[in-house]
Amino acid sequence: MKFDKNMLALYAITDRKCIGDRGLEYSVEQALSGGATMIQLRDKEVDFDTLCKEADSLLKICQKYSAPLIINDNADVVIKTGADGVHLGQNDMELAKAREILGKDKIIGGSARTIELAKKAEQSGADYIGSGAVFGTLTKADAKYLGTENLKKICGAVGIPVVAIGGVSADNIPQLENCGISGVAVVSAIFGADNICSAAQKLRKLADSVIYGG
Ligand SMILES: Cc1ncc(COP(=O)(O)OP(=O)(O)O)c(N)n1
Ligand SMILES: Cc1ncsc1CCOP(=O)(O)O
Repeated sequence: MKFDKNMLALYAITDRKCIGDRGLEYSVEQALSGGATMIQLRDKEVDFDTLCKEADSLLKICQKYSAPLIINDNADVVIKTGADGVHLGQNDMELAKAREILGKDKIIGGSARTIELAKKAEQSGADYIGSGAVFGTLTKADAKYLGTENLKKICGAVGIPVVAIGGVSADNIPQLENCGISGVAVVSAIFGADNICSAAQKLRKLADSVIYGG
């Protein structure tokens, strides 16, 4: 799937604990029907084969909504399943290596919480950057607080789109106005919500207003 920065508007990232017994497929379909524009499969508790099975079934659902499916951490799952791309952090495969093995048509995202790392990700061939934890988070134990001022500096330093991640909720999305983001990446405010669909709907409206104005 050809990357377009509008795909980043509401980037929903799965989480086994948040979803609980509601089911991965059901929860992702709820997020998409509420307006999530991109899905990341982030499941650190399963082996390669299980991750591929999860990716296979999510791909079918994402295709129904024309939304890309990105795999967290693992470019081999992208190759095996035909998922749309991979998201890589500082402890994962090098972005340049991922670009080399996945080719130009797959979507590659990189995490960066400094201007230097963001520029490096851009030079290495990333399509977008995820920057955070902009508001702090309980979802990722080792995530460090970033703040909106640092986020704004990162957005201004690179030519590729940046999504804000970390503690993003309906209450604080308006604080991202004027940061220059192209989207918000959200775990618990979507998949931890009682009603995933209506949570996504509300977040999408707020995100669109920050990104596109209105
Ligand atoms: C969109 C987006 N941005 C940042 C991250 C964090 O990735 P990483 O630093 O590799 O940490 P883990 O997600 O692997 O714990 C992300 N997943 N998505
Ligand atoms: C994966 C990740 N990377 C930085 S913060 C974070 C977790 C974001 O989760 P939440 O939206 O629940 O704060």
